[in-house]
Amino acid sequence: MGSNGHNLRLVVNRDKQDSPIRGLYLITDHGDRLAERVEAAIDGGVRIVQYRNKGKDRAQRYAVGEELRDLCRQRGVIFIVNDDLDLAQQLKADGIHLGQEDGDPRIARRELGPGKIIGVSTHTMEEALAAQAAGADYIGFGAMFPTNSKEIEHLVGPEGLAAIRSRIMIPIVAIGGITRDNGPRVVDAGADALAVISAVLAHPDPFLAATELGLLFNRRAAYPRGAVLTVAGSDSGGGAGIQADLKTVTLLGSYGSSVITALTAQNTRGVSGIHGVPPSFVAEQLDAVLSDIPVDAVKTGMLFSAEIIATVAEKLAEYRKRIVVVDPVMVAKGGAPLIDRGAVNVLKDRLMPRTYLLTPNIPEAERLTGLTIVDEEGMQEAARRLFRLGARNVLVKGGHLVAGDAVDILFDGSAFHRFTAPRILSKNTHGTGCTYASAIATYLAQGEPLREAVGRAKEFVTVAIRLGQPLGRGHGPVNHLLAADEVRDRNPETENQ
Ligand SMILES: Cc1ncc(COP(=O)(O)OP(=O)(O)O)c(N)n1
Ligand SMILES: Cc1nc(C(=O)O)sc1CCOP(=O)(O)O
Ligand SMILES: [Mg+2]
Repeated sequence: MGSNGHNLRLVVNRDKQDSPIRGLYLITDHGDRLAERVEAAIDGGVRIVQYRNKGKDRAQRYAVGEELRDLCRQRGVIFIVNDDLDLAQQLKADGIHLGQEDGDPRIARRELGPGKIIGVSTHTMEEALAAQAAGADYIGFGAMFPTNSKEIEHLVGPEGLAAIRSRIMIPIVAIGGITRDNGPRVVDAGADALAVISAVLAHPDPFLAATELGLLFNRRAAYPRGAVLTVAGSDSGGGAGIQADLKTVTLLGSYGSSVITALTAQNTRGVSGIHGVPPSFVAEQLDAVLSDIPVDAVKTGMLFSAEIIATVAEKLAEYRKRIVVVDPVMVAKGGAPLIDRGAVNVLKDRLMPRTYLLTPNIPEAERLTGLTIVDEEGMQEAARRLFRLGARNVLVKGGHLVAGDAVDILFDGSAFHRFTAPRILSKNTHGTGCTYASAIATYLAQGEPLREAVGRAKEFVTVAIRLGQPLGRGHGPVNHLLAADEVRDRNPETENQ
């Protein structure tokens, strides 16, 4: 009998394609505030929770398990118990996960019945084949990487997973030391699900950690893969604004939607007029998109006014959107101001705390920090200050520095990462910043970790500048089309995943 009094039968189909065992799989730890952290992880995208309690106190184990089971039922999340068949039965769990020493899956199947999920830990091809033959609904396979969460005997790595993939027809749940940064290798090796403990439950923000890990599964989605929402102004000339954003998102392989904050009468020579969109209509557009389309990443450009910035920040919070790339557009290529004076403080106070990556150029970084930036050291100091203002990651773009290569500095709160490209002297650079930021948002939406997303976007925008179009009598646009073709040719493997 299900917790709501109905006879619910969880029909588990062992066929990998139909199995519910996919995506982000959370295993509990023994820390405080467990239910609170698990709930945040579920809100961030966890679809399976495994209750793993090695404690001796049965009453405590049952009480904690009951609370987690109720949470999972309420959220429609699969609830699996680790090791203990009696506890799994008492809690009426959806299934059990057995280690090699935790009993025969055939006995568990007889005790739990056909409708329950049975997972088995495996570490070799032989163990994996034996578990499959014994009727397991999925296998855990690890360890992928070194971990502090358990003493491991087998470090098999993603290569070990790739080696068994072709012979295992049931879902493979990879486990062991998996993080946002090494997770792509595991998904690319063929894992159907990623089982994690510390990457999510030891993270200060389990919601964000689960969100970042969940994006990795877009790496194998059909094209267009990943959905990006641009919240920016319209550039009638087509070179910047939402026009540049949607070209970038689409040509790089994701689905783009847009919320328009302002209309500009603009061409390659400059801006001749601006009409701000009423903040209430910006809110209406945001509701229309975010209530319906599963947006993976948001990119903001020209936000025009303090009211619109406040509206965007409120809606990002309401819809719990955390992968937000903020390009703090302030001045158009020709020098026209694109944001009113009071808006800068609202951007710092309301939007930056909700920013996953801030991408200021040097004039914008100077305006936001009050610094004068003349070299990379100044870029680093600006990045630190902007991080302290709330941006989770900061990319200060060095294009405005006059000498040397075009160097951008990424600060992730603990380390600096340099991205360099040959400086290309061209006047056809209209839309560079919009294109760069929307390319980063696109690669994030496609499941690239942050540093890879920035690196690939830097490559894309550099080619787009090199191939810039001599259109109009002013600053021509960068070349989105030929740049997308070129970077796709350079990275063919990413197209076939
Ligand atoms: C999905 C998944 N894979 C492996 C394990 C490890 O289980 P086990 O071998 O039983 O070790 P303990 O978890 O009991 O320490 C798992 N729990 N889940
Ligand atoms: C429980 C467990 N089993 C493993 C195996 O290799 O079977 S590795 C592991 C620990 C996973 O924790 P974290 O995500 O913090 O590395
Ligand atoms: Mg065990």
